[in-house]
Amino acid sequence: MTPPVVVAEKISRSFGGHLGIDQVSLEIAQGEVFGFLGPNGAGKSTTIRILLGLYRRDAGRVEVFGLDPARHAPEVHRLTGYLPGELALYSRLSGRQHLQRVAGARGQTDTAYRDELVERFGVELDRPVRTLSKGNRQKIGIVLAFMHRPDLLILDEPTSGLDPLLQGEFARLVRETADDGRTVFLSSHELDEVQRLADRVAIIREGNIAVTDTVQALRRAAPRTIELRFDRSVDPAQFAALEGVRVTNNDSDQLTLSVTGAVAPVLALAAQLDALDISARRADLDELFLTYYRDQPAGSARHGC
Ligand SMILES: Nc1ncnc2c1ncn2[C@@H]1O[C@H](COP(=O)(O)OP(=O)(O)OP(=O)(O)O)[C@@H](O)[C@H]1O
Repeated sequence: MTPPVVVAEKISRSFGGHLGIDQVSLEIAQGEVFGFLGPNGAGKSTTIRILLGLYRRDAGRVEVFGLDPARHAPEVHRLTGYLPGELALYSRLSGRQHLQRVAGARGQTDTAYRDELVERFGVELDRPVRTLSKGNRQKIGIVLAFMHRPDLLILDEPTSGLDPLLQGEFARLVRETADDGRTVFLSSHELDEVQRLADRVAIIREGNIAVTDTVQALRRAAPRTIELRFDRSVDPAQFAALEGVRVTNNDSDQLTLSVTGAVAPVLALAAQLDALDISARRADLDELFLTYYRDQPAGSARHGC
């Protein structure tokens, strides 16, 4: 079996007594599109920077292509295309100058793929980047990350600022990259993007990995929304007392429930209470994602370490 491209084992990092990430573990296989999802400040960029050897870690083990990035950053960078969350470009240089400089530094002479990407994303090459919109700068970042056909792409919020058409183009590019046997690590707080693109997903919150699974399995485990209507108002506590049931809306004779796990007890109670109408929505990942957000403990476990 091919060894994993990325291994992180219990990596932690704090910033002046404030815990940034805490025992994060990840394993990403070759050719996989791996989604890394989490709210603002959850620890996505910190994890990425540690994987690239740009931040030191306080604890844990990291291997990227079998190398520890803390000691072999240049080798790791040669095999990796990185699109940072906050793209730093030289404001006075044009897109073309950026592409030329980076290609030169990498010793890249084949420009055919670069030109194809420029064409596909409609990159504005000749104006100083300070005059470009956020989306137009982001396109330059995408080309910089992909143009040398790296074996690993690490993309932090890659489609931020891109219009829907280009988001579609980006999705095709990611799929092609994975079909080519190369690996994509995609960090985002856009659930839709991750849902569409990733094979597996890890959700990080408050510096901890809350769950790692395939998108399919997460979808299966996602809560269903069930709406019930009665001819009178009913006590929502009866439903809330059932295992895996949360009452999300209680509007006199109508109840909306979020149900994880068995639906039979809900149906039995609804029948017992002579429900007039029932509708159920397909489980979707949005709801699951929100569950992870909502279930964050009050206060924060990450402070004070
Ligand atoms: N250089 C730093 N100095 C101090 N604290 C930092 C630094 N980098 C990250 N942190 C802290 O670590 C935590 C994780 O931040 P990180 O940037 O990794 O989150 P993120 O998931 O990438 O967020 P976003 O989606 O907003 O980019 C936050 O509490 C942040 O304030």
